[in-house]
Amino acid sequence: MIKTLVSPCSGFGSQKLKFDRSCKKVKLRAVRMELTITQPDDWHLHLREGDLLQAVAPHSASNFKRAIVMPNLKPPVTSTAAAVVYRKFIMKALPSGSSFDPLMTLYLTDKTQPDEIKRARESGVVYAVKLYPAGATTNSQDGVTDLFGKCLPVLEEMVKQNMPLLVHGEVTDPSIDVFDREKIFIDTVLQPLIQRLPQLKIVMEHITTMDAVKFVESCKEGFVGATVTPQHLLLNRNALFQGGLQPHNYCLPVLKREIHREAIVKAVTSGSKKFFLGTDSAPHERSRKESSCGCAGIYSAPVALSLYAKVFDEAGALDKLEAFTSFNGPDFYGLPRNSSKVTLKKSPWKVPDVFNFSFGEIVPMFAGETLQWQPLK
Ligand SMILES: NC(=O)N[C@@H](CC(=O)O)C(=O)O
Ligand SMILES: [Zn+2]
Ligand SMILES: [Zn+2]
Repeated sequence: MIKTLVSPCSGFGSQKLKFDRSCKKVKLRAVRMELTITQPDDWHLHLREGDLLQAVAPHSASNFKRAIVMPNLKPPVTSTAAAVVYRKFIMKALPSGSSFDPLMTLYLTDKTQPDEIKRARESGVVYAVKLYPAGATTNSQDGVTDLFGKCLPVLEEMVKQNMPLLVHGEVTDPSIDVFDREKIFIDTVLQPLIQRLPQLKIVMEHITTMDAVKFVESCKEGFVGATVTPQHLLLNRNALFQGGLQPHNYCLPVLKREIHREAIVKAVTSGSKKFFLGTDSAPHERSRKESSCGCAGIYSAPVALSLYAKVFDEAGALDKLEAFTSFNGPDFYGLPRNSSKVTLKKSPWKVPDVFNFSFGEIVPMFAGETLQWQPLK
């Protein structure tokens, strides 16, 4: 008779050892069945507003302790006063007893004034400022048209206030191939920016290319970091066309070639402190995704932890997962690491095909597929 015992294993989690009747160890299974880690934060999240906010907030709150909340609402969150109001709506949308802490951001425009950055810092609820090049992505039409021409005084104030700049890193010139827009943004905006303001803290959001990996790796630790989504770790651009057009795999920056995906996996599993979890969970109603002009954004909040665990497990790097999900982000932002823990269990579960709400449906990433890891509730 083989019994399965669970014994603690060095550093994290547990693993199962098998014993025969005489209690001799017969097999050491390398498979880790449970993994307990410091509770993760999500350093790039879209919580939306209204019905959509009510629908999705519980998913993030049940998996993450904190999240950097994106300001690309309609109209965008351009002032500290608006961020304070938005935060109250988020708090109301949380399940009772939730200790989820939304960290607010401001949407940078050509008109943002340095005083707004001071107010943001004094508020204690705004943690970063988001740069959307005008026209680059969902609700970015009020974004920046000329960073160096219009925003330098604000950026200088951000250095003074130690306020990070979060960047959607794509150029918007329609003549530039959509797959090259991140690389060209690095060359034409980010490189000059770090030359000009080397003390500015920058997060390159949702990186998608080996060029972004190389750029972030070349920068000074603590000044430039990057968030990484589950989709850019698990999918390449073939996923957009597998058996037909796949709108639920469409996000911006768009998925890239396999060599880029591999470079990003290598970066996050290397143990580098510069890369951290940011789901970019970006819900859109099903009818707006499955449309003749579908919205960009993948809804990953309910599956994100399972997907990140899958990536690290498949790379043989589960020992590096916790730093990516729970240490590198707060360390970069200068915030304390969480004291709470979560346990992930390796046991197959099926991702729902769809989430139904009174106003419509939202299709999650990996809908209907079976995943191995799941957070224990
Ligand atoms: N990532 C996306 O494809 N979409 C995001 C915007 C963004 O993060 O660029 C959204 O708000 O829907
Ligand atoms: Zn973006
Ligand atoms: Zn986003």
